[in-house]
Amino acid sequence: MKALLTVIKRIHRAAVCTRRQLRSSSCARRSGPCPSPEPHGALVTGSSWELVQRLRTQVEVRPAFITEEEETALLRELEPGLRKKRYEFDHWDDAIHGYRETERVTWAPACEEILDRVRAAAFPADSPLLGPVHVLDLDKAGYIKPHVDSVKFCGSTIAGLCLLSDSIMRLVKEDCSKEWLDLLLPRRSLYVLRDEARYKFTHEILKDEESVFKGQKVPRQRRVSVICRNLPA
Ligand SMILES: O=C(O)CCC(=O)C(=O)O
Ligand SMILES: [Fe+2]
Ligand SMILES: [Mn+2]
Repeated sequence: MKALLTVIKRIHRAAVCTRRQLRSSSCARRSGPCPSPEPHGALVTGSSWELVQRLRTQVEVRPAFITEEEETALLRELEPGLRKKRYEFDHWDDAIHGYRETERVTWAPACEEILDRVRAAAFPADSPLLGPVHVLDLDKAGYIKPHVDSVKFCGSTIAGLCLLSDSIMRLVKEDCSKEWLDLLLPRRSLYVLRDEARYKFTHEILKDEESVFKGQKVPRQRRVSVICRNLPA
């Protein structure tokens, strides 16, 4: 368990380095949203139609990927362990603010079945996966700052189930911040980030005050994500 938590800490540490690089970036400022309708559903928007189009196989949001009953089953399994931990707010250099986290290797059969569906939807059949599933519990006031997951410890694909709250995930091109996508992640959705979207763009979860999608406020509640990753090639 200790070794696994260390991996997560390393994922987060990589994130902080990326933020420092971002701050010194000389690229132009963020531009307004693209005026054209989104080609892959109402849940993704971005700085240009071309960018949304180019990343359409690398950024997926599947609403209602799990049922209310499945969400309840996952939370029933996770809540007792999470409740023993305290939300962390005061580490100024963390990539994540207002969170507690854990990971889990073995799950009750009902949950394992859900995770198998996630794996089948997100990863190629022959892709070796990171054994432990990462569980991140964000307080209502919590948020995730822009970062890129560690390339040393995680592979090309990140797949996350979103429980308890809608949220906005923002992707920003690491070397050019005017290129961005916003993803509306509804409660009980699955998102998948692959390849360029995973390696060349930072991802973040917006805080409640900034949680707006196409001009509409998306209130942030406490949010629990269940994240599967593959191993580096
Ligand atoms: O909560 C999520 O969906 C993403 C978490 C994340 O970016 C991370 O742990 O690296
Ligand atoms: Fe991440
Ligand atoms: Mn910390």
